[in-house]
Amino acid sequence: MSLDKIIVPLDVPTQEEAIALVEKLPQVTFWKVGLELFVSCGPEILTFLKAQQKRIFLDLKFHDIPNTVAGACRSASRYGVDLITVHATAGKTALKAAQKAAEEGANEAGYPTPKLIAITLLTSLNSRDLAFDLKVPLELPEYTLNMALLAQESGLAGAVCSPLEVSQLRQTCGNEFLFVCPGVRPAWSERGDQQRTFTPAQALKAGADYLVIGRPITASDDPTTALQRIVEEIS
Ligand SMILES: O=c1ccn([C@@H]2O[C@H](COP(=O)(O)O)[C@@H](O)[C@H]2O)c(=O)[nH]1
Repeated sequence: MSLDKIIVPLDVPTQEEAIALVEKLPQVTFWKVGLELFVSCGPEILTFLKAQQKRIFLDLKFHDIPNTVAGACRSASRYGVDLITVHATAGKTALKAAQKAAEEGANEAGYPTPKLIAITLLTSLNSRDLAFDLKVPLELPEYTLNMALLAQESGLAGAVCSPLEVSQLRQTCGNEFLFVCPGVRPAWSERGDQQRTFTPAQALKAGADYLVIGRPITASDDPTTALQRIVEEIS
């Protein structure tokens, strides 16, 4: 049960390393394919994961004009993936077009429509980055709430947010809206480039549907034990 809440990113440079990781952690049912792996080996990795009956989070964070985002979502939906990311800042027209195209692509290929989830604000950014570098004149919680609401109003299934904000976003967006949280760090692991973090137990308590946990597991000398330790902490 707890294991079903964990999505592990395949943030490795080659297909061989990705397959080795999937084989090393057979208990993981939900894998994330991101930019590094997809740029390196393309959709073949999705075919491999489907053949292993794994669920797939395709995290390519589409961000472009509506026609281009829609085309990418249509193509991605033909692979039978379960989750797809789009940046909320692509705007309402792009998000609506993406949702429609995902439904069409999945339908053409005979798959259920994947859940489109919008990036609210990358978990590697903090309040200072938002105010001084991105020059956004809003407090961070208000900004992420606006982005989640934009996704919801555009017909998307959910959003990606930091576990620090999920409780507040959940209160406004309701229980049907899906919240996927990266920026999850067990107390014993390095934070790395993640700025807005909670432990796995805190993130679930705050209302996350899924936790994306990468390096604490995949960069560990013993990924099996690291995963087991996380599962025990949240069980
Ligand atoms: O805001 C975001 C959106 C996506 N990610 C992705 O999640 C994983 C996190 O990996 P860790 O090793 O646990 O830091 C990674 O693939 C990111 O691309 C995110 O971190 N934040």
